[in-house]
Amino acid sequence: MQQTFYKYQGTGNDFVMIDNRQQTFDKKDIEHISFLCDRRFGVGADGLILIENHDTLDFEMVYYNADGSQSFCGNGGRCAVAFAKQLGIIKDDADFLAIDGKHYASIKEGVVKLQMADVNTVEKHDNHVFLDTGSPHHIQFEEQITDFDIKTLGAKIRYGAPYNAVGSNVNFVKKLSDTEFKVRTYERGVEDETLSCGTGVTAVALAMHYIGETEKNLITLKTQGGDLQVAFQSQNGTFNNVWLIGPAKIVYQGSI
Ligand SMILES: N[C@@H](CCC[C@H](N)C(=O)O)C(=O)O
Repeated sequence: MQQTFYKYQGTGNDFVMIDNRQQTFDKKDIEHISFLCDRRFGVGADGLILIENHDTLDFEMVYYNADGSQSFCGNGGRCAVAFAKQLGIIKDDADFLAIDGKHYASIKEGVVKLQMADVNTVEKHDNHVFLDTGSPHHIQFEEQITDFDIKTLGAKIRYGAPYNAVGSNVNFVKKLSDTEFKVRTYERGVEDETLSCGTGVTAVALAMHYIGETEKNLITLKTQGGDLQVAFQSQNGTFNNVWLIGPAKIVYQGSI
């Protein structure tokens, strides 16, 4: 049976999107999910997102990494809001359920503001910071950010202690100013660098504030795929009212 799909991208983090409100997609078939995300044999994407009905909220977002594993995806959440608008499920505001809980969002002229989970714990270590923004993120500074082997170093950290099999996404950061940080992310589940990671840049913005690299509450994160903004409130090392802001665009639609 042919399946209609839509391809979306949010600052170059790209997704196969499927309207699964009729529950026609077989979620147990992980091999098929990896096939759809395969850049040589399938459609090609960093992840796959299903939009499903929800009893009390506008929709539910079901996210899979390219290898079929599951977590929360910030850029995917922004693309899901744009897709829900295209499907006529929402107008300019949305509430939806994802693996990490309930999210609010708004969309205006292709820019999606997505509320992220509150963060109550940030771990500061000698050479890195670790926190969970819906997905786990290791953050460390990298001065040679435009010219280093991110795949090799990212994989070593992702598979090493203390993360081991469960793994962590790995973000490399260079401070440009009090309000701007350059970020490159190695994503678990894709097992490579992606052009942008929404939960990753959110984690970087909060981490930079936590360790005193900035006192600002609105930060621009410069990714390989474009700029994102993160706004938040902070109190005694905890963060709430956290928003990820940036463009989400349809690329094309097809059937496979
Ligand atoms: N690209 C995403 C993060 C997706 C989940 C991540 N790879 C994981 O498994 O933790 C984002 O934009 O947040």
